[in-house]
Amino acid sequence: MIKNVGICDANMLLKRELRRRIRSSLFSMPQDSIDRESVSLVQKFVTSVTYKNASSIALYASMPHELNTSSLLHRAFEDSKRVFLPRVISKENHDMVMLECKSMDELNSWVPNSWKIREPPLEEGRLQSPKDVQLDVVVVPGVAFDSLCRRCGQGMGFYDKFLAACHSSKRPMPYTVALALSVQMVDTVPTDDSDWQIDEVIHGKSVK
Ligand SMILES: Nc1nc2c(c(=O)[nH]1)N(C=O)[C@@H](CNc1ccc(C(=O)N[C@@H](CCC(=O)O)C(=O)O)cc1)CN2
Ligand SMILES: Nc1ncnc2c1ncn2[C@@H]1O[C@H](COP(=O)(O)OP(=O)(O)OP(=O)(O)O)[C@@H](O)[C@H]1O
Repeated sequence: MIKNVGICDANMLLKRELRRRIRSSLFSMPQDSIDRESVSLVQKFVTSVTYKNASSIALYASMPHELNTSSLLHRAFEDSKRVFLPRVISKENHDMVMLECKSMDELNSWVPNSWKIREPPLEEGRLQSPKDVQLDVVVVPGVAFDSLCRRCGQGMGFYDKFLAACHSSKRPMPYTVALALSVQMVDTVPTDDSDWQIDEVIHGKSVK
């Protein structure tokens, strides 16, 4: 018991340090380099069978110093995919839901939150996943990734809890994929039991 607590604490510290290091690299990357690399990773993803076969897909509206998802969002609407975006419900409880977004215009009409992320409003009639709709694919954001598909997120457990909820719902698990800028790829991401391993990381060196 005492030993496990020690391992958890050590992991937390390692993750915190990893986040600090990778965030600092991301913050020093010029926006046009982020944009260029993002477009090429998005291109790789949208030509995959995973994307082509998906009808409902969870994406995220990127914040500054993060892989730019704008070209992916445009493309998904063009391809008539059903797009879902995250909304944080409670920071304390690590609660986040995925809500449907119908168009780029709708997305752009939402005022960015304190993290500069545009989130769908929680309102009657707006479909939620996994409650109302089954997701085929979840594109998972994150700070750092490794080649064994381990992920270090922003540190609030939102995606880990969301994926755990998808797992407990009776529906089949969505395929989980991350797009990683080269500075986000590290040798080893320290993980523990609550971390969800993703199915695929698409990065500059991915062979597809
Ligand atoms: N674009 C995008 N949307 C997303 C996520 C994401 O990673 N990217 N999330 C994925 O979970 C959720 C939001 N989670 C976030 C959690 C923390 C921070 C953040 O910037 N936190 C600190 C850093 C403080 C620190 O730990 O030192 C900050 O407020 O500055 C941003 C988003 C839902 N939506
Ligand atoms: N399934 C879960 N249910 C409740 N809390 C969870 C769950 N998974 C993780 N957490 C909690 O969330 C906090 C942050 O976890 P962690 O450092 O793994 O976040 P992260 O994966 O980097 O963040 P995120 O998923 O938001 O991008 C921890 O306190 C952890 O216990």
